[in-house]
Amino acid sequence: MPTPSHLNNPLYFDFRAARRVPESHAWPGLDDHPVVDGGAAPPGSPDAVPVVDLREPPAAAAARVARAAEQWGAFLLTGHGVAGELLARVEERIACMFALPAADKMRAVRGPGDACGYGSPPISSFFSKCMWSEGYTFSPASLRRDLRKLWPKAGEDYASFCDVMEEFHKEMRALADRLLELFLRALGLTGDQVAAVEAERRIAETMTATMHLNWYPRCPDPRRALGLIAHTDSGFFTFVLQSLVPGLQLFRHAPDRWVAVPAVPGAFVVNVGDLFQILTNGRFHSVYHRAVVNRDMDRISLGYFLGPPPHAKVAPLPEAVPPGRSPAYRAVTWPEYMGVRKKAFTTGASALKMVAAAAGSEDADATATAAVHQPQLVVSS
Ligand SMILES: C=C1C[C@]23C[C@H]1CC[C@H]2[C@@]12CCC[C@@](C)(C(=O)O1)[C@H]2[C@@H]3C(=O)O
Ligand SMILES: O=C(O)CCC(=O)C(=O)O
Repeated sequence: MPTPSHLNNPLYFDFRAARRVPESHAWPGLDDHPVVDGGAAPPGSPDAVPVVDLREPPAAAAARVARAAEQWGAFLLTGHGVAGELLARVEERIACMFALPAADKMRAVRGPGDACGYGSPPISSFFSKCMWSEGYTFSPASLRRDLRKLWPKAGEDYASFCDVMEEFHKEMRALADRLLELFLRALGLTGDQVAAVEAERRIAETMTATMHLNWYPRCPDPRRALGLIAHTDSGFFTFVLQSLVPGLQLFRHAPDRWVAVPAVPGAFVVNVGDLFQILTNGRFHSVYHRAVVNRDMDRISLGYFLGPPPHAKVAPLPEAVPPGRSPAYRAVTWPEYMGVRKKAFTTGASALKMVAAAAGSEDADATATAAVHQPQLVVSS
């Protein structure tokens, strides 16, 4: 059931004053699956989160990307060239933004149906429990205008937030292009093909970025509370920055478990999103992930989401479809897919199965619903 919109109001709950986790924020079933420490696992072992180092030669890096995107739908990205000093400034500015008085943050609250704004992320509307976090989503393209909602008088904090985020966006957008090229090479395209193929070039040129900042206050009873509900990202791919305090967990099958991603200073976690699963005809799969909270420390994270522009239809790339086979998914725009996801959330179905090429008939919709078990959004490639 969608939650009443007042629960999206961050003023509704004062995390700082909370001495216990109230029922409104207590999630059942958080320990359904064991949690293993991905940082303690020896490299290459089943619980070790794959690492891609961009300083490696492109062919070697592409091979690592292919393995990680096929097997995990996620990896740690190192050697990317974004300076640690810039990341430290980004984190400092985010902390400063979340420290604004509640009344200031309320002015920027996300309206119903809005992608951008302050408060719980859009996914929270599908759950009756509240998450132990506050978030702020904005489009780097309209940063200076959007941020005036938080800082109406502009001023120094506004200026440094915007300056730092603009600098970060510039670096990240360029990094996104590099990574897209690597993903395409990982699919088997050569460097020349990537440069020559019109569809691929258009994807790179039109990809849009959205930033979502998370603040997870320290929590008196972290076993009952959840920072961010388990989900897959809907777009192409996401860079997550969690360089100080860990909390991100990736779901893995056989055996079912959550793998805690270590906080590696300076590294990004890259998540494959649902539309990238569609684009790659299911060869790369989106990753089901969540964020947990802890007793002693506030945690900040940042998601830099890449996806297609709203009008673009996303369909499997011909190069990703095996010869003689038809595409596994039908073409969808991002907004259309969000509509399907909404329906999937409210009916307990899998959105990806609902856009599978065989779907579309009432029978196929029924199969999509019946075939899904917890966690709902994982579709193996
Ligand atoms: C560009 C995006 C991607 C969004 C929607 C929009 C802005 C905020 C992003 C998130 C961030 C938190 C998880 C998620 C599931 C959510 O609820 O909001 C993400 C969602 C998606 O990946 O679909
Ligand atoms: O906080 C994290 O590590 C995860 C963030 C995330 O998944 C998101 O913003 O979509």
